[in-house]
This record gives sequence, structure tokens and C-alpha cells, in this order.
Amino acid sequence: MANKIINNGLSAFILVIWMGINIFLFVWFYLFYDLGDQFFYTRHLLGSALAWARAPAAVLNFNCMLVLLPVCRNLLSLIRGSFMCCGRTIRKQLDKNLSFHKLVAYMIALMTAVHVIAHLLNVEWYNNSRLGVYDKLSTALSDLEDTENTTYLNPIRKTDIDPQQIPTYLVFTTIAGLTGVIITLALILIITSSMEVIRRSYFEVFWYTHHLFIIFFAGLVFHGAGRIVRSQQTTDPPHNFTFCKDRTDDWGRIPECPIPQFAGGFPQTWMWVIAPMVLYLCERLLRFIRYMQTVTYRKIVMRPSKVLELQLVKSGFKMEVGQYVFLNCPAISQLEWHPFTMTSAPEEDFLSVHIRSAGDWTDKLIDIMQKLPEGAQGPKMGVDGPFGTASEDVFDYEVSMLVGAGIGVTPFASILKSIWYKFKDSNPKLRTRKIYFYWLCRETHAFEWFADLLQVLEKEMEERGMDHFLTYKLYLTGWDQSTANHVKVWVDDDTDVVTGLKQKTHYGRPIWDKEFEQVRKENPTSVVGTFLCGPQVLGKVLEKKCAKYSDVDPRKTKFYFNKENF
Ligand SMILES: Cc1cc2nc3c(=O)[nH]c(=O)nc-3n(C[C@H](O)[C@H](O)[C@H](O)COP(=O)(O)OP(=O)(O)OC[C@H]3O[C@@H](n4cnc5c(N)ncnc54)[C@H](O)[C@@H]3O)c2cc1C
Ligand code: HEM
Repeated sequence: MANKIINNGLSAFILVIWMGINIFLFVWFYLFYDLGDQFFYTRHLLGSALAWARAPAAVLNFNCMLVLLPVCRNLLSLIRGSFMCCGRTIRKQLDKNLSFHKLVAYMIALMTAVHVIAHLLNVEWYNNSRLGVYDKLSTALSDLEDTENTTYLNPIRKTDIDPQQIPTYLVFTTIAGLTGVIITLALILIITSSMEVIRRSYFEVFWYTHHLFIIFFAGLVFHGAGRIVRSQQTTDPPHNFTFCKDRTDDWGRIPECPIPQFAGGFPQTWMWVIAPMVLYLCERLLRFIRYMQTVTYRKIVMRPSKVLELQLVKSGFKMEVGQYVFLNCPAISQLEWHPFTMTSAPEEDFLSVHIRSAGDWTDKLIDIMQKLPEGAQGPKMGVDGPFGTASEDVFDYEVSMLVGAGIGVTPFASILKSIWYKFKDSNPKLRTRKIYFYWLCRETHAFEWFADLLQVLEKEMEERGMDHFLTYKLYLTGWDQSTANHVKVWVDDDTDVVTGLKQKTHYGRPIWDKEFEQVRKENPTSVVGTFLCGPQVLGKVLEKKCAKYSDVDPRKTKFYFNKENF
């Protein structure tokens, strides 16, 4: 429990603050419009509908300001870099950027629903008021308007338009109405196409529809600027109702009230969103600049199980272990950027990625590369990044447990390579004194991607008498009878029959309780960073184990869970 609080405490704190601000804005603005003297007259016409429209609008402004920030990857990298020396917990929060982005987006959806319904009622009630359905006073004033040809209630005169047409009329003829329809439609499309099932199965549909956010934000800026109710000046209450009431004529009319300033100068929508919009624009500009920079191919290797290794050179490119880049190959698509974790080490003068065939884009890339003549340069490749992930923090812990599933081994390949460089050149001054590495693969060929790296590493550690530094275990989770028979024949060999490594491959899944128990026993007073790059189900299992095997006593073993999903 204590560990869960440590692992999730800051997230909960941030959520409470965010929710607190949302509730505060809603309640404050609701009361402001519902109880404020200055809105006496509007309430008279519209009931609580104005309050129900303006309160979510305030929450919407706040969340629309937030929604772009978690997708500003360079900004996040900058913040992450600023906390490199300390603040592991803060850095961990940055990895939850997309969860926060989704949460904020759902709040936008909820508040939009409330706002839209309230405005529809607003228009409806306003219309009814104009028809005198609710109130004798408004009917009387309305009639007076007609006889005197003056505007007391509203600049739109009852006789000017067919009252039945008002809702449609307002929606399609005012800036606020029209932009409201456009941004609501854009939002519906963004939200529905962002569902997990669509994102996983039809990423392109999600991706292209998501770009309606440009229309959403453009519409939002104009929407906030053209409030319908405000533009009907005299239906809005005067700033100081009492003052105006004093100035009523013998008939009790309010002839010349000042145009109200809503919420005492409360910032308009564009003021809320302009800064994040500019920040996000800078991100896209930076992406474009990076796309234009020259990238050359150092090596193109086809690995077993349809995995492509690309070694690329880009001048001035610097990386940390476990980071990822976005690749854009205009020969396949000019708009699509795909993320891949780098498998090279910071000590190397190139960057490498291992790309597994997973769908249209990766298949086409593999196809293009396979058709290239030996030694030829590949097609133009744009590289954006690098961007940080939780795996960057591996060397911050005394002890680290690294768990990679299938292609999820990529961040750890970078880490293991970096360890090799560190040990090769000198005796490194590392905070980390022990690494446990678990690699789970469905099929034997997958181990070939990095088996040579493990072999070199194993030899280097042995020569330096550092074999206690790294414990690695490979698990073959999918195997058939013929593999089993093959293994039985070679079981007495010094090296493993599948990988050629000294460590024997395990068959089946790890028994996590046994593994955590062993790590705890071997490191009774250490803080252990547990890193996963693999499926979410495995993440849930490991998170639970981290909590279960962490001791309440702060002087004893603690497991901190970090994860990265592809
Ligand atoms: C941070 C990160 C690091 C990754 N590192 C690696 C790696 O080292 N090696 C590797 O083989 N794969 C990696 N992936 C996965 C890789 O990005 C996808 O396999 C690839 O984008 C698939 O594209 P596709 O059009 O071929 O397949 P699709 O059929 O379009 O998609 C297959 C799967 O990939 C996801 N996906 C597709 N496009 C994207 C995208 N632009 N951004 C995010 N997810 C996408 C989809 O949701 C789906 O689950 C990583 C993903 C992330 C988020
Ligand atoms: C108000 C609604 C939303 C807006 C304005 C919005 C906007 C954005 C923007 C600008 C990006 C960055 C694109 C890029 O830089 O290439 C993005 C990315 C993303 N959004 Fe949204 N979004 C919204 C709703 C949602 C919802 C509801 C979800 C999911 C439930 C979602 C999930 C994502 C994901 C997963 C990414 C990252 C994609 C990637 O880079 O892999 N968004 N969004």
C-alpha cells in the first residue's frame, strides 16, 4: 500500500489539483451567473440556462489550455532534462503525458455536452420569453417595443423574425452559433476515432481524424469571441443593476444601461489557448526543421522474424539510453511519423532502430529496404527527436530489473550496449551495481536480434570479473514438441542450444513471485527500479508484484515500477 502511494502519490495529487480547479471554476461561475445581481434580468428571461452554459465554458477554457501541453514532446523532454539530477518522481509523471491528455480531452467532451445542451435551452427559453410564454413583464415590454418602435428588451425585435426560426437562425447566422456547430462536430469525430479499438486497429483513421484539432482550435478562438447573449446587449444585465434600476423611467423601463463586462474582465477563450497553441506550433516547426536535416544510412540489415535494423547518421544528433525517435519516410507517406526506440548507445556515432513488421507502414518500409541493391542508400528518412522515456532512468537506481517482451527489448538493448561501452573503456563510476534482465520471446529466432550483443557482454563481464553485475534470463514463451525434443538432446551442453549463450533459455513464462523473492533476498536494503517494455497485461502483473515485494520499512527493499508500451 505504502509503495502504491509512493508510486502513484504524485499522480493522485496532480489529479486532485486538476479536479479541484475544474470544480472551483464550475461552481464559481455557476454561482456568479445564477446569483449575481447583475444577471437578475437575464435570469428573468432564461432561468438558470445561462449559468449552465457559462460554468462549463469556464471549465472548457481551462482544459482547452491544458490539452495541447502533454503532446508537446520537446517541451516535456526539456522539463525532463531539467529534473535529470533529481526528481525521479516528477520525471515519472511526464511519462503519463498521454493519459493526462486523454483525461483532459474527456473533460472537454463532458463540458461540451453540458454547454451545448444549456445553450439549446437558452435559445429555446429566450425564444419563449420573447413570445411571452413565461412572463407578463416581457410581453408588456415587448408590446411597448412594438408600439414605440424602440428596443428595450433586445435588439432583435419580435416582429423582425419568425420566433420559431430563432434557434436555427442563431445557430447558423452568428459566429458563435456556426463555430459552435463546427467545433462540436470536430470534437465528436476526434473523440470517437480516438477509441482504443480504433487506435489499435486503424491507427491512420485515428491519426488523420485527430488532426481536426486544427479546426477545433481555430473555431474555438472565434467561438469565444462571438457570444450570442452578449451581442444582444440589453438582454444582458447591466454591470450594476441597482444603478440602472435607479435610472428607470416612469414605466420602470431600463433605457440606457451600459454594455456589461462579463465576469469582471474574465479572460476570453483566445487568451487561454493562445500560449499552448504557439508552443505546439513551435513543436511542429521543429519537427519540420528536423525533417529537412540530412540523414544518411550507415547500415541496413534484415534480421530474422521480419525485423529491420536501420543504422542512421545525422550530424549533431545526441541521445540518451532508452530514448525514441519518430521516423518519416515520404516515399511511404509524407504525413505519418512513427515512433521507434533507439537500440544504439549514446557512446556510438550513429543511431539504430529495430523495426518489426506490424502493419502498412512498417511492411512498406521493409519491402522498400529489401528491394535495395547491396550497399545502396535507402529513401529519404526524416528523424524527429530524441524523446525521453522511463527507461532513461535505469542508471539512477542501485539495482534495476529490466523486462522486455518481444520487440520490447529495444530500449534495454541500448542500455546493455551502453553498459558494455562503459565497462570496455574504463571502470565506470556507476550508481547501479546490479542489473537483472528478463527477455520474453514467443519464438526462438527473435533472440537472434540481440544474442550477439549478449554474447559480447557476457564475455566482457567475465574477463573483468564483473559477471555478478548482470544476470540475464531468456524465456521462450511459445514452443512446440520439436523444440522440446531438440533441447532434450543438447541439455548437457555448456552453452544454450537456442542462443549459444552460457545462460540456458527457460521454457514458459517467468514465475514472477520467485524472481521478485530472489531479487529482494539478494538486495535486502536496495531501491530497485523495475522497467517494463511490453504489453499492458504484463504491466499490471509487475506493478502488483512491485507493491507486494516492497517492504514498508524504508531501510529495506523497495520496488519502483516504470513502464513503456508500444
Ligand atoms: C514509444 C514507442 C516506441 C516504439 N518502439 C518500437 C521499436 O523499437 N520497434 C518496433 O518495431 N516498434 C516500436 N513501436 C511500435 C511502432 O511505432 C509501430 O509498430 C508502428 O508505428 C506500426 O505502424 P504500421 O502502420 O506499420 O502499423 P499499424 O497497423 O498502423 O499499427 C500497428 C500498431 O502500432 C500502433 N501504431 C501505428 N502507428 C503508430 C504511430 N504513429 N504512433 C504510435 N503507435 C502507432 C497502432 O496503434 C497499432 O497498435 C514503438 C511505439 C512507441 C509508441
Ligand atoms: C479535445 C480533443 C483533443 C485534442 C484537441 C487533441 C489534440 C492532440 C494533438 C494536437 C496531438 C499531437 C499530435 C502530434 O503532435 O502529432 C494529440 C496526440 C494524441 N492524442 Fe489527442 N486530442 C484530443 C483528444 C484525444 C482523445 C479523446 C484521445 C484518446 C482517448 C487522444 C489521444 C491521443 C494520443 C494517444 C496521442 C498521441 C499520438 C502519438 O503521437 O502516438 N486525444 N492529440
